[in-house]
Amino acid sequence: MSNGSTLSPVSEILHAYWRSDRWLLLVVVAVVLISSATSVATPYVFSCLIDRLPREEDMSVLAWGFAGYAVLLGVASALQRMLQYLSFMTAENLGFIAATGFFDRILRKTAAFFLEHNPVEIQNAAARGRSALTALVQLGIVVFIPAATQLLLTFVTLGALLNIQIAAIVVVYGAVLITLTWSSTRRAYVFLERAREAGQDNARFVGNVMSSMDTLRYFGSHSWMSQRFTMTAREVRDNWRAYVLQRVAFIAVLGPAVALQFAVTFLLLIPEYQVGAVTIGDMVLFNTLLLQLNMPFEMVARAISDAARSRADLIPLARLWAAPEERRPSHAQDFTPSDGQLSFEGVGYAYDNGRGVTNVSFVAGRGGITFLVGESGSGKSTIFRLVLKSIEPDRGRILVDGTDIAGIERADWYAAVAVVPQDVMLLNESLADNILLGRPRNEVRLRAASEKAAILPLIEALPEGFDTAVGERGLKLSGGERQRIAIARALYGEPAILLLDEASSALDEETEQDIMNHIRTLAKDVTVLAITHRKGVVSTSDVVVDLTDCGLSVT
Ligand SMILES: Nc1ncnc2c1ncn2[C@@H]1O[C@H](COP(=O)(O)OP(=O)(O)OP(=O)(O)O)[C@@H](O)[C@H]1O
Repeated sequence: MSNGSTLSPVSEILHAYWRSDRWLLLVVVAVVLISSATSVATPYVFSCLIDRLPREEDMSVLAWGFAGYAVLLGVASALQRMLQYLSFMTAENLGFIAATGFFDRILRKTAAFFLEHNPVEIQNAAARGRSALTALVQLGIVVFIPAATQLLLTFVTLGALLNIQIAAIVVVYGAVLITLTWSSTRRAYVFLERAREAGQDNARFVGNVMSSMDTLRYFGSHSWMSQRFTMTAREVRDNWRAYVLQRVAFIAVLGPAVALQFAVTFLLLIPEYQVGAVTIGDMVLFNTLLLQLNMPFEMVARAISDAARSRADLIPLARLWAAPEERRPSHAQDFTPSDGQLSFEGVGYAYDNGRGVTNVSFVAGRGGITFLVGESGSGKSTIFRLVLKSIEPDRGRILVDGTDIAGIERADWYAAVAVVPQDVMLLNESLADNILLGRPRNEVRLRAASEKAAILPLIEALPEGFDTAVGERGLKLSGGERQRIAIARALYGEPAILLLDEASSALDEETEQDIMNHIRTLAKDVTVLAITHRKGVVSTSDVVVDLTDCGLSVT
């Protein structure tokens, strides 16, 4: 990906920001321009007053002049301080737009995205990207625009009032300084990028080890984790160090450069004063403007180096933002299943490594459970991913009540399908929240789903019923109860198709048989497709689809 396209998500965020905050931004720019103009006008007024001091007869005029100067100074200072808060306010809104837009994007990513990127890495990229964006906007508003305006006005004032030669020296000095800063920043930037990459690597590593900490501990992997983390952290530190040393060496050159600039320009001014071409006021004005000018030079230089730093911070966010999303069918149609009959017609799918399934055909209907069986790697989970539209068939079709699911809008499809996974995920919230998972609460449906999942008596026996917190001490759920909560969660949406991913394999045979018998009673209203390794749970009313010969393996 080229640098331009890498950062294209950033321009998307900035467009949204401009649409949301353009009036505030215009006010800010107006304040910037006025404040920059006053910062050049105040020394000019002062120099005029100084020159008139020895020859003014009516001192009251001068007194008014000095009062006006004081007011101008107050206005300039107030505007400069105000600007910092206004820029902070608008930068925070940019942070809000970036964070919400990024989260929205993440929700639309493909299943592969969540396999490749772990939560810590995603969070780290989001936080760094957000702060880099707000820093960039603040740099632009508080540093770059005021500095550029002030520089321009100062050059014009110096050229018009003093000497075009002096203005030219200042311009050349500024141009050399800014170019040197830019090129030195580019050289230092290599170290900065290495440091950022290594930092992102470590974030990914921490995310991986945190989610498997128990296993890693059992295998005594502590020192391996520590060494690997330290090695990458050292790479971060060393590259930052190299970056800072480059910057320090460059800054060391700046001090003599400022001295040289002043020496040369004063040497030019003294003969001008001797022949009466410039006044004392002009000298005062020149000195003030020149001193004042070094700050904008430094600010522009700082803005260039900070912008490079922020850009490096934006790359991980931009890459995650641009990662592929779930495809949305263009020919989406409203879909409501009737019989919930699911048909696979010669379906094939190959992963990047060539593995997958080939030529799968079966029909799953109501009346009994349709079991997917087959040896490990034969493609049972792949069939589920295909039904859930996490992946799309390379060949064949998947129909529901005669409609190809490829043409069904994802939201409609998810309303019709529910899944009970192998590992039940419970949030540390109430039982109701765990069943609803954010869907609107309807008491009748909540009770009905819990009753169908055979968990209602247990919930009703609790003092706080559905509002009992799952993480609370005292409420311990057995494996079977957790599975039942997961089934109630799946049934709450009144799905047409229920997928059970070895939902009861971790349970003892009696509990598994009990849950499966119960689900069989539901199968008259819901199409149930279940993965199992235990053939003992299959009854005469069920259908068995053996995938043993459907596996696609690389030879
Ligand atoms: N994300 C993936 N990327 C590449 N290959 C994959 C991926 N997921 C599964 N496979 C391969 O596809 C084939 C089918 O895998 P799948 O997980 O569907 O089998 P399964 O029958 O569910 O296995 P098990 O019973 O062990 O859970 C296997 O050869 C597997 O290695």
